[in-house]
Amino acid sequence: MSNPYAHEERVAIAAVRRACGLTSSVFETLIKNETLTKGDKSPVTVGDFAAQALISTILHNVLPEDPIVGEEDASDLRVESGKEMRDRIVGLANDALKAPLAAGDEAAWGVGPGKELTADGILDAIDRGNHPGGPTGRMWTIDPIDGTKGFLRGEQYAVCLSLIVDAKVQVGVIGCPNLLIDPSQPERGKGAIFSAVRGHGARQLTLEGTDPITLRIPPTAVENLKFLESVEAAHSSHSFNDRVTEVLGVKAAPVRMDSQAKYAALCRGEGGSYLRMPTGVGYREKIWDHAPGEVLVVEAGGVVTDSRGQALNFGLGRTLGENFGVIAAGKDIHPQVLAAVQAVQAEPKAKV
Ligand SMILES: Nc1ncnc2c1ncn2[C@@H]1O[C@H](COP(=O)(O)OS(=O)(=O)O)[C@@H](OP(=O)(O)O)[C@H]1O
Ligand SMILES: [Mg+2]
Ligand SMILES: [Mg+2]
Ligand SMILES: [Mg+2]
Repeated sequence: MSNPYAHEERVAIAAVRRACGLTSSVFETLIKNETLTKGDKSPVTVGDFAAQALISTILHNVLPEDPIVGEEDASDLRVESGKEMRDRIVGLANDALKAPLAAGDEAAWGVGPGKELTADGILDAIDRGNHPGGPTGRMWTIDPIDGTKGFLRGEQYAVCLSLIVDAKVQVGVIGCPNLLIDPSQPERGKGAIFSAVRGHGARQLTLEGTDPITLRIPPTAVENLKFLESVEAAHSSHSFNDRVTEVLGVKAAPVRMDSQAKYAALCRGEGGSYLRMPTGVGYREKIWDHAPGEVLVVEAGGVVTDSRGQALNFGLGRTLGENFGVIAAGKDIHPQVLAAVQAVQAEPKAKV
C-alpha cells in the first residue's frame, strides 16, 4: 500500500529541517535575557517561540484546516514587558521563513525570499498551537524545542512534530541537531532527522533530508541493554531505574540524554530501553513529548507502553492523563522490562 501520509511527512520534514536551522543559529547567539521561566518553572527561550511560529506557519499554509497542539503560547510576549523578546522572536522567525528554498520546499508553503510576517502574524502563528487535543479528528503536535534544558547546556534537544488522527499518531518527525549522524563514525558530524509513518517504517535522514537509512531496533539480550533516561532527575526517577537495572541483571550504566533524542537513539540500537517513571504525583506527561517518539519506535520494531502495559493514549487532550510512566523497548525485551518495572513497583519500599 502506498504511504497515505507521504505529503504530510514531506511537509513535516521540511518544517523540522528549517526549524533546526533556526534553533542551531539561535544557540550560537543566545544571550542571558532571552530565556523566560514559565509558570511551571520550566525555561523557554526565544528559540522555542520562534521555532513554533515557523512550524505553525508552514502547517497553516499547507493544511489550513488542521488544528495544532503546540507547547508554547504567546501571552507573555503580548504584554509590554515582553517587547524586547517579542522583537527578537519576530526577527528570528522571519529570518527562518525567508531563508532560501531548500530541496523539497515549496514557495506556496509560505517560505522563501520575501515571505515575512508582521509581529502580530508571528504571535498569532504561535497561538494557533492552542488546540485542546481530544479523541477525534486530525491534529498536529509541535514541541519546538524538546529538552530546552539540554538545548541551553549545548547538549541534546529535539525539534518534534507529529500528526495524530483519531488519537493515533500517524506521522512523527524528530530533528536532532546535536546528535551524531553515525556514532560509529563521529567524523561525519552532527545533525539527523528521524521520521516515521504508521505502517510505513522509520527512517533516519541527514539534516538536509538526504541519505535515508531504515531504522530497525536490533535484538538484544536483556542483561546487555543500556537504559536511556532523562538527564533531569525531576523528570523521571533515576533511583527507580537503578532498581529495575538490578532486578534485570543489567550491567551497563544508564545513558542520560535530554529530549526525544532518547527515542531516536533507541531506534538506532544505542540503548535498548527508554524508561521514564514519574518522580511523584501531579505531573502529567504532554502529548508533544511522546507522540513522534511513539510512532518512531513502533515503526522501528519496538513497543511503547505505560507501566500497566497499556498503549499511551493520545486522545485525552494535551496530556496523556494520569502519569503511569513510559516504557519503550525492542519487541523482544519489552515484556521483560515491563515485568521488572511491575516487580519493583510491588516492592514494599517502591520509590514511586
Ligand atoms: N516534572 C516533570 N516530569 C516529567 N517531565 C517533565 C517534568 N517537567 C517537565 N517535563 C518535560 O520533560 C521534557 C524534557 O524531556 P526529558 O526529561 O526527556 O529531557 S531532560 O532531561 O529534561 O533534558 C520537557 O520538554 P520541554 O519543555 O520541551 O523541554 C517537559 O515537557
Ligand atoms: Mg518546555
Ligand atoms: Mg518537550
Ligand atoms: Mg519544548
